[in-house]
Amino acid sequence: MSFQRLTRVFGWGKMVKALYLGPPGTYSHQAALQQFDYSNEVEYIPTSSIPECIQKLETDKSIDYSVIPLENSTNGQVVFSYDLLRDRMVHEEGLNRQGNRVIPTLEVVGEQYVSIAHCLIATEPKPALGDFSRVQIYSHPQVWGQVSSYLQQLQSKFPNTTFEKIDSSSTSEAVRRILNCESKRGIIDVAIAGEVAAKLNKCSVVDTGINDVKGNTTRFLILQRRNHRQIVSQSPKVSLMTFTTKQDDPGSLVDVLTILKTHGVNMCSINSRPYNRGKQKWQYVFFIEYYYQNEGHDWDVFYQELENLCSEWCLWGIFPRNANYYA
Ligand SMILES: O=C(O)C(=O)C[C@]1(C(=O)O)C=C[C@@H](O)C=C1
Repeated sequence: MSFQRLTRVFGWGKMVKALYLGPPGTYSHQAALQQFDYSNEVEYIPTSSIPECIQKLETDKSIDYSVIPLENSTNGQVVFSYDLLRDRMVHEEGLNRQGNRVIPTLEVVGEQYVSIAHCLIATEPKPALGDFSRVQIYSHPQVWGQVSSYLQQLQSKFPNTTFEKIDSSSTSEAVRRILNCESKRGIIDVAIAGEVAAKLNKCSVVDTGINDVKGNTTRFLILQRRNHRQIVSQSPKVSLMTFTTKQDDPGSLVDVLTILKTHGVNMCSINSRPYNRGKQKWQYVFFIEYYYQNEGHDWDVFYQELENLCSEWCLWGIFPRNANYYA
Protein backbone atom coordinates (compact mmCIF):
# COMPACT_ATOMS: atom_id res chain seq x y z
CA MET A 1 0.00 0.00 0.00
CA SER A 2 1.57 3.34 -1.00
CA PHE A 3 2.46 5.86 1.66
CA GLN A 4 0.03 8.32 0.11
CA ARG A 5 -2.76 5.82 0.68
CA LEU A 6 -1.60 5.37 4.27
CA THR A 7 -1.84 9.10 4.96
CA ARG A 8 -5.37 9.04 3.54
CA VAL A 9 -6.20 6.21 5.95
CA PHE A 10 -4.69 8.08 8.86
CA GLY A 11 -5.31 11.67 7.81
CA TRP A 12 -2.79 14.01 6.21
CA GLY A 13 0.43 14.67 8.07
CA LYS A 14 0.05 12.13 10.85
CA MET A 15 3.44 10.50 11.27
CA VAL A 16 3.01 6.79 10.69
CA LYS A 17 4.96 4.75 13.27
CA ALA A 18 6.12 1.24 12.38
CA LEU A 19 7.94 -1.24 14.64
CA TYR A 20 10.51 -3.72 13.41
CA LEU A 21 13.10 -6.08 14.94
CA GLY A 22 16.11 -3.83 15.31
CA PRO A 23 18.67 -2.40 15.46
CA PRO A 24 18.81 -0.68 12.06
CA GLY A 25 20.22 -2.92 9.36
CA THR A 26 18.18 -6.04 10.04
CA TYR A 27 16.24 -7.77 7.32
CA SER A 28 13.13 -6.79 9.27
CA HIS A 29 14.23 -3.18 8.86
CA GLN A 30 14.44 -3.80 5.11
CA ALA A 31 10.92 -5.26 5.13
CA ALA A 32 9.54 -2.18 6.90
CA LEU A 33 11.26 0.14 4.41
CA GLN A 34 9.80 -1.85 1.51
CA GLN A 35 6.30 -1.78 3.00
CA PHE A 36 6.27 2.01 3.31
CA ASP A 37 8.10 2.80 0.07
CA TYR A 38 11.23 3.95 1.93
CA SER A 39 9.24 7.02 2.89
CA ASN A 40 10.87 9.41 5.32
CA GLU A 41 7.38 10.37 6.46
CA VAL A 42 7.29 7.09 8.38
CA GLU A 43 9.04 6.63 11.73
CA TYR A 44 10.72 3.22 11.71
CA ILE A 45 11.12 2.20 15.34
CA PRO A 46 13.55 -0.64 16.21
CA THR A 47 12.64 -3.11 18.98
CA SER A 48 14.82 -5.62 20.79
CA SER A 49 12.73 -8.73 20.03
CA ILE A 50 9.96 -10.10 17.84
CA PRO A 51 7.58 -10.44 20.85
CA GLU A 52 8.20 -6.76 21.67
CA CYS A 53 7.07 -5.86 18.13
CA ILE A 54 3.69 -7.44 18.91
CA GLN A 55 3.32 -6.45 22.55
CA LYS A 56 4.09 -2.77 21.88
CA LEU A 57 1.64 -2.63 18.98
CA GLU A 58 -1.06 -4.05 21.25
CA THR A 59 -0.43 -1.66 24.12
CA ASP A 60 0.99 1.57 22.67
CA LYS A 61 -1.78 3.33 20.76
CA SER A 62 0.76 5.69 19.15
CA ILE A 63 2.16 2.77 17.14
CA ASP A 64 0.42 2.12 13.81
CA TYR A 65 2.13 -0.97 12.38
CA SER A 66 4.47 -3.79 13.23
CA VAL A 67 6.59 -5.90 10.89
CA ILE A 68 7.48 -9.46 11.92
CA PRO A 69 9.28 -12.28 10.06
CA LEU A 70 7.04 -15.30 9.46
CA GLU A 71 8.92 -17.81 7.36
CA ASN A 72 12.07 -18.32 5.37
CA SER A 73 12.30 -20.11 2.03
CA THR A 74 15.28 -22.19 3.22
CA ASN A 75 14.49 -23.19 6.78
CA GLY A 76 10.79 -22.53 7.13
CA GLN A 77 8.82 -21.15 10.02
CA VAL A 78 10.08 -18.34 12.25
CA VAL A 79 8.59 -20.11 15.24
CA PHE A 80 8.86 -17.01 17.48
CA SER A 81 6.26 -15.33 15.28
CA TYR A 82 4.03 -18.37 14.81
CA ASP A 83 3.89 -18.88 18.57
CA LEU A 84 2.94 -15.24 19.17
CA LEU A 85 -0.11 -15.71 16.93
CA ARG A 86 -0.85 -19.15 18.41
CA ASP A 87 -0.78 -17.85 21.97
CA ARG A 88 -3.14 -15.02 21.09
CA MET A 89 -5.71 -17.55 20.01
CA VAL A 90 -5.43 -20.27 22.66
CA HIS A 91 -3.58 -19.01 25.69
CA GLU A 92 -4.41 -15.36 26.22
CA GLU A 93 -6.62 -14.63 29.19
CA GLY A 94 -9.83 -12.76 28.54
CA LEU A 95 -9.90 -13.57 24.85
CA ASN A 96 -12.46 -11.64 22.85
CA ARG A 97 -14.55 -14.60 21.71
CA GLN A 98 -17.76 -14.92 19.73
CA GLY A 99 -18.66 -18.60 20.18
CA ASN A 100 -15.56 -20.53 19.06
CA ARG A 101 -14.28 -17.59 17.06
CA VAL A 102 -11.46 -15.60 18.65
CA ILE A 103 -11.27 -11.94 17.65
CA PRO A 104 -7.64 -10.84 18.23
CA THR A 105 -6.57 -7.28 18.99
CA LEU A 106 -4.34 -7.27 15.92
CA GLU A 107 -4.90 -8.00 12.26
CA VAL A 108 -2.61 -8.79 9.34
CA VAL A 109 -2.85 -6.14 6.62
CA GLY A 110 0.10 -6.93 4.38
CA GLU A 111 3.13 -9.06 3.56
CA GLN A 112 6.64 -8.35 2.32
CA TYR A 113 9.36 -10.55 0.82
CA VAL A 114 13.00 -9.70 1.48
CA SER A 115 15.95 -11.27 -0.33
CA ILE A 116 18.33 -12.59 2.29
CA ALA A 117 21.99 -12.18 1.31
CA HIS A 118 24.04 -13.21 4.31
CA CYS A 119 27.65 -12.10 4.68
CA LEU A 120 30.40 -13.07 7.10
CA ILE A 121 31.31 -9.85 8.89
CA ALA A 122 34.31 -8.94 11.04
CA THR A 123 35.78 -5.82 12.62
CA GLU A 124 38.88 -6.16 10.42
CA PRO A 125 38.97 -6.58 6.60
CA LYS A 126 40.69 -9.93 6.06
CA PRO A 127 41.04 -11.94 9.28
CA ALA A 128 43.03 -15.18 8.93
CA LEU A 129 40.42 -17.41 10.61
CA GLY A 130 42.80 -20.40 10.62
CA ASP A 131 45.19 -18.48 12.90
CA PHE A 132 42.61 -18.59 15.72
CA SER A 133 41.84 -21.52 17.97
CA ARG A 134 38.21 -20.40 18.28
CA VAL A 135 35.92 -18.41 15.98
CA GLN A 136 32.78 -17.15 17.77
CA ILE A 137 30.05 -16.52 15.18
CA TYR A 138 27.11 -14.31 16.22
CA SER A 139 23.76 -14.19 14.42
CA HIS A 140 19.99 -14.56 14.78
CA PRO A 141 19.06 -18.23 15.49
CA GLN A 142 16.96 -18.31 12.32
CA VAL A 143 20.14 -17.83 10.30
CA TRP A 144 21.95 -21.04 11.25
CA GLY A 145 19.67 -23.17 9.08
CA GLN A 146 20.29 -20.85 6.13
CA VAL A 147 24.10 -21.12 6.15
CA SER A 148 24.71 -24.69 7.40
CA SER A 149 26.70 -25.74 4.31
CA TYR A 150 28.85 -22.63 4.53
CA LEU A 151 29.66 -23.32 8.19
CA GLN A 152 30.56 -26.92 7.34
CA GLN A 153 32.92 -25.65 4.62
CA LEU A 154 34.57 -23.30 7.11
CA GLN A 155 35.12 -26.16 9.54
CA SER A 156 36.60 -28.36 6.78
CA LYS A 157 38.86 -25.51 5.67
CA PHE A 158 40.13 -24.86 9.21
CA PRO A 159 40.02 -28.27 10.97
CA ASN A 160 42.06 -27.07 13.94
CA THR A 161 39.75 -24.17 14.67
CA THR A 162 36.62 -24.46 16.81
CA PHE A 163 33.62 -22.61 15.38
CA GLU A 164 31.01 -21.67 17.97
CA LYS A 165 27.52 -20.33 17.06
CA ILE A 166 26.20 -17.69 19.45
CA ASP A 167 22.56 -16.60 19.18
CA SER A 168 21.77 -12.89 19.01
CA SER A 169 18.43 -11.10 19.07
CA SER A 170 18.89 -10.12 15.42
CA THR A 171 21.48 -10.13 12.62
CA SER A 172 22.27 -6.45 13.02
CA GLU A 173 22.53 -6.83 16.81
CA ALA A 174 25.09 -9.58 16.15
CA VAL A 175 27.27 -7.06 14.31
CA ARG A 176 26.98 -4.61 17.18
CA ARG A 177 28.03 -7.34 19.59
CA ILE A 178 31.30 -8.12 17.82
CA LEU A 179 32.15 -4.42 18.00
CA ASN A 180 31.82 -4.56 21.78
CA CYS A 181 33.60 -7.88 22.39
CA GLU A 182 36.89 -7.46 24.21
CA SER A 183 39.68 -9.20 22.29
CA LYS A 184 40.71 -12.52 23.78
CA ARG A 185 43.93 -14.34 22.83
CA GLY A 186 43.35 -16.91 20.09
CA ILE A 187 39.66 -15.99 19.72
CA ILE A 188 38.01 -13.90 17.02
CA ASP A 189 34.39 -12.71 17.01
CA VAL A 190 32.53 -12.53 13.70
CA ALA A 191 28.90 -12.07 12.70
CA ILE A 192 26.54 -13.23 9.96
CA ALA A 193 24.22 -10.48 8.75
CA GLY A 194 23.34 -8.42 5.72
CA GLU A 195 25.73 -6.00 4.05
CA VAL A 196 23.72 -3.02 5.31
CA ALA A 197 24.30 -4.10 8.91
CA ALA A 198 28.06 -4.23 8.23
CA LYS A 199 28.09 -0.76 6.66
CA LEU A 200 25.93 0.82 9.37
CA ASN A 201 28.34 -0.51 12.01
CA LYS A 202 31.49 0.29 10.02
CA CYS A 203 32.53 -3.36 9.92
CA SER A 204 34.13 -5.38 7.11
CA VAL A 205 32.43 -7.90 4.85
CA VAL A 206 34.75 -10.92 4.84
CA ASP A 207 32.60 -13.27 2.74
CA THR A 208 29.45 -12.63 0.71
CA GLY A 209 26.69 -14.84 -0.71
CA ILE A 210 27.09 -17.44 2.04
CA ASN A 211 23.46 -18.61 1.97
CA ASP A 212 23.11 -22.34 1.33
CA VAL A 213 20.33 -21.61 -1.18
CA LYS A 214 20.46 -18.80 -3.71
CA GLY A 215 17.26 -16.80 -3.75
CA ASN A 216 16.93 -17.27 0.00
CA THR A 217 13.93 -15.14 0.96
CA THR A 218 12.14 -14.31 4.19
CA ARG A 219 8.45 -13.46 4.26
CA PHE A 220 7.23 -10.81 6.68
CA LEU A 221 3.75 -9.91 7.92
CA ILE A 222 2.55 -6.36 8.48
CA LEU A 223 0.15 -6.01 11.42
CA GLN A 224 -2.00 -3.22 12.84
CA ARG A 225 -4.53 -2.98 15.62
CA ARG A 226 -7.84 -4.31 14.37
CA ASN A 227 -9.80 -1.27 13.29
CA HIS A 228 -12.58 -3.09 11.53
CA ARG A 229 -11.88 -1.06 8.39
CA GLN A 230 -11.34 -3.44 5.52
CA ILE A 231 -8.68 -1.91 3.28
CA VAL A 232 -9.81 -3.33 -0.03
CA SER A 233 -7.13 -3.91 -2.61
CA GLN A 234 -7.30 -4.89 -6.23
CA SER A 235 -4.58 -7.54 -6.13
CA PRO A 236 -5.37 -11.16 -5.17
CA LYS A 237 -6.16 -11.25 -1.45
CA VAL A 238 -4.98 -13.89 0.99
CA SER A 239 -6.58 -14.84 4.30
CA LEU A 240 -4.56 -16.12 7.24
CA MET A 241 -6.48 -18.29 9.71
CA THR A 242 -5.55 -20.32 12.77
CA PHE A 243 -7.71 -23.05 14.25
CA THR A 244 -7.83 -26.11 16.48
CA THR A 245 -10.09 -29.09 15.77
CA LYS A 246 -12.85 -30.10 18.18
CA GLN A 247 -12.08 -33.76 17.98
CA ASP A 248 -8.93 -35.84 17.94
CA ASP A 249 -10.77 -38.43 15.89
CA PRO A 250 -9.29 -39.63 12.58
CA GLY A 251 -10.17 -37.16 9.87
CA SER A 252 -10.93 -34.20 12.14
CA LEU A 253 -8.37 -32.07 10.30
CA VAL A 254 -9.57 -33.37 6.93
CA ASP A 255 -13.13 -32.41 7.88
CA VAL A 256 -12.04 -28.82 8.41
CA LEU A 257 -10.01 -28.70 5.21
CA THR A 258 -12.97 -30.23 3.34
CA ILE A 259 -14.87 -27.04 4.10
CA LEU A 260 -12.40 -25.19 1.87
CA LYS A 261 -12.80 -27.80 -0.84
CA THR A 262 -16.59 -27.72 -0.81
CA HIS A 263 -16.50 -23.93 -0.98
CA GLY A 264 -13.96 -23.98 -3.80
CA VAL A 265 -11.47 -22.07 -1.66
CA ASN A 266 -7.85 -22.46 -2.78
CA MET A 267 -5.50 -23.07 0.16
CA CYS A 268 -1.96 -21.79 -0.39
CA SER A 269 -0.22 -22.84 2.84
CA ILE A 270 -0.68 -24.99 5.91
CA ASN A 271 1.52 -25.12 9.00
CA SER A 272 1.10 -26.23 12.60
CA ARG A 273 2.54 -25.45 16.01
CA PRO A 274 2.16 -27.55 19.15
CA TYR A 275 0.30 -26.32 22.17
CA ASN A 276 -0.69 -27.98 25.41
CA ARG A 277 -4.36 -27.90 26.27
CA GLY A 278 -4.19 -28.85 29.94
CA LYS A 279 -2.32 -32.12 30.42
CA GLN A 280 -2.87 -33.35 26.88
CA LYS A 281 0.32 -33.31 24.83
CA TRP A 282 0.58 -33.35 21.03
CA GLN A 283 -2.25 -30.92 20.39
CA TYR A 284 -1.77 -28.59 17.43
CA VAL A 285 -2.80 -25.16 16.28
CA PHE A 286 -3.12 -25.15 12.49
CA PHE A 287 -2.24 -22.16 10.34
CA ILE A 288 -3.80 -22.02 6.90
CA GLU A 289 -3.76 -19.39 4.19
CA TYR A 290 -6.19 -19.35 1.32
CA TYR A 291 -7.16 -17.06 -1.49
CA TYR A 292 -10.06 -14.83 -0.62
CA GLN A 293 -12.29 -14.70 -3.68
CA ASN A 294 -14.93 -12.30 -2.46
CA GLU A 295 -16.92 -12.13 -5.69
CA GLY A 296 -20.35 -13.00 -4.28
CA HIS A 297 -19.00 -15.82 -2.13
CA ASP A 298 -21.13 -16.57 0.93
CA TRP A 299 -18.36 -16.40 3.52
CA ASP A 300 -20.84 -16.44 6.40
CA VAL A 301 -21.79 -20.04 5.55
CA PHE A 302 -18.05 -20.88 5.29
CA TYR A 303 -17.36 -19.37 8.72
CA GLN A 304 -20.40 -21.07 10.26
CA GLU A 305 -19.14 -24.47 9.09
CA LEU A 306 -15.74 -23.72 10.65
CA GLU A 307 -17.50 -22.67 13.85
CA ASN A 308 -19.16 -26.11 13.99
CA LEU A 309 -15.91 -28.08 13.60
CA CYS A 310 -13.29 -25.98 15.39
CA SER A 311 -12.67 -25.54 19.11
CA GLU A 312 -11.12 -22.17 18.32
CA TRP A 313 -10.63 -20.36 15.05
CA CYS A 314 -9.27 -16.96 14.30
CA LEU A 315 -9.24 -14.98 11.07
CA TRP A 316 -6.02 -12.94 11.33
CA GLY A 317 -6.58 -10.84 8.25
CA ILE A 318 -7.35 -10.55 4.56
CA PHE A 319 -4.46 -8.84 2.82
CA PRO A 320 -3.06 -8.24 -0.66
CA ARG A 321 -0.76 -10.90 -2.11
CA ASN A 322 2.54 -9.14 -2.66
CA ALA A 323 3.77 -9.49 -6.25
CA ASN A 324 7.15 -10.69 -4.93
CA TYR A 325 5.41 -13.91 -3.85
CA TYR A 326 5.63 -14.93 -7.50
CA ALA A 327 9.23 -13.74 -8.00
O1 LIG B 1 17.70 -10.64 12.37
C1 LIG B 1 17.19 -10.10 11.38
O2 LIG B 1 17.81 -9.42 10.54
C2 LIG B 1 15.74 -10.32 11.18
O3 LIG B 1 15.11 -9.52 10.54
C3 LIG B 1 15.14 -11.60 11.70
C4 LIG B 1 15.26 -12.70 10.64
C5 LIG B 1 14.36 -13.86 11.05
O4 LIG B 1 13.86 -13.92 12.20
O5 LIG B 1 14.17 -14.75 10.18
C6 LIG B 1 14.79 -12.24 9.34
C7 LIG B 1 15.33 -12.69 8.17
C8 LIG B 1 16.35 -13.75 8.18
O6 LIG B 1 15.71 -14.97 7.95
C9 LIG B 1 17.11 -13.77 9.43
C10 LIG B 1 16.59 -13.24 10.59
